[in-house]
Amino acid sequence: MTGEPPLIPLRLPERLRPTQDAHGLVGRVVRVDRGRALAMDDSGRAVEIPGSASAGAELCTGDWVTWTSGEVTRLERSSVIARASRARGEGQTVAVNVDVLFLVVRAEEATRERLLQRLAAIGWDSGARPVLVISAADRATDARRREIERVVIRSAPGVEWVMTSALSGEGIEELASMLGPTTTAALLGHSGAGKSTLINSIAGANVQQTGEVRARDVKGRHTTTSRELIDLGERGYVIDTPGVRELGVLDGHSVERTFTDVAALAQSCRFSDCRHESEPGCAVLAATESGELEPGRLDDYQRLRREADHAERKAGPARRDKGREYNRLSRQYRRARGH
Ligand SMILES: Nc1nc2c(ncn2[C@@H]2O[C@H](COP(=O)(O)OP(=O)(O)OP(=O)(O)O)[C@@H](O)[C@H]2O)c(=O)[nH]1
Ligand SMILES: [Zn+2]
Repeated sequence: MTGEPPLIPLRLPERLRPTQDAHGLVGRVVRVDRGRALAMDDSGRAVEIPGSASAGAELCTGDWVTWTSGEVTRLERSSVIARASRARGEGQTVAVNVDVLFLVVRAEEATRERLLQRLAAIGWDSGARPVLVISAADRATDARRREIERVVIRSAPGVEWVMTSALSGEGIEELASMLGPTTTAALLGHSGAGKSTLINSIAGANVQQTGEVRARDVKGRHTTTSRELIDLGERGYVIDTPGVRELGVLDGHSVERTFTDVAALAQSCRFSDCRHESEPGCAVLAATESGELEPGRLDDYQRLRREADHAERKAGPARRDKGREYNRLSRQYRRARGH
């Protein structure tokens, strides 16, 4: 992490007033970086503290702390946003003391039932108020909106949901109405879901870099890398979390299983390793053009496919072997079906 620490004024929620009266100094962790936590105290100073407070309690972005004769104590958390990290096989706390949790999913992905189910589960577990935010709604036709509504109600029952667009401004005021000077919101969702763009829309200013301007890696992706508490003034605080790839179904095997229609068409592509991007003789592209494949289906597939590739690269050889095993099995399966 580089640069000056952000100067974040602390506005204490009501519930912490008695603590402040009792302890004097209250602070909040605005980011954690390699075992060091950066906290703002209530006199506007930035203080670096060890990543764990007294009793070895790990600190996370959003934690409230007190200082008593140099000793840092972590205060009880009102909510904990955690997700399973399948790559590491453990739970990971991504933000704490969050009042409103925006679970962000793009309109193109908003009918993926398992993703919605998983997001809803994380939301209900967290203790925060979960709100499903369907971003990039400007991309959705009326028919698509009806479909999303149907699937969302079925997959995430009871979760509030809002369709938003950073382009038209749809839904942004509704989100803002859930926030106030002392609330903390957090955003969780896949990389590219539109989290940073939403923060900028809610803030009415460019406070977060979005995919358009951030540095991209070789495959054209971009990522929010820090997990930082941002001050939005009247709209409270917000914690952006790095794109979550581990949230969904993240190996090639399950992508093919989820998109049986694309996988079936791919059997007829000229190249067996066709990526259905611009290759000649691509049966999937042809089906998209002819309307045989539902519009948006290929985009959804590509997005998940890219995530899966990324997850597999990150997981290393073990995961790749699993991928090869799948390819072998699917060849057998194709032969058995006479392809
Ligand atoms: N059409 C449209 N595009 C959007 C909208 N919101 C975001 N995008 C685009 O989607 C891409 C990803 O948006 P980001 O806000 O960077 O996504 P993110 O969730 O912060 O991604 P990570 O930082 O990787 O986790 C960018 O190219 C945005 O311009 C929207 O409402 N409508
Ligand atoms: Zn193809």
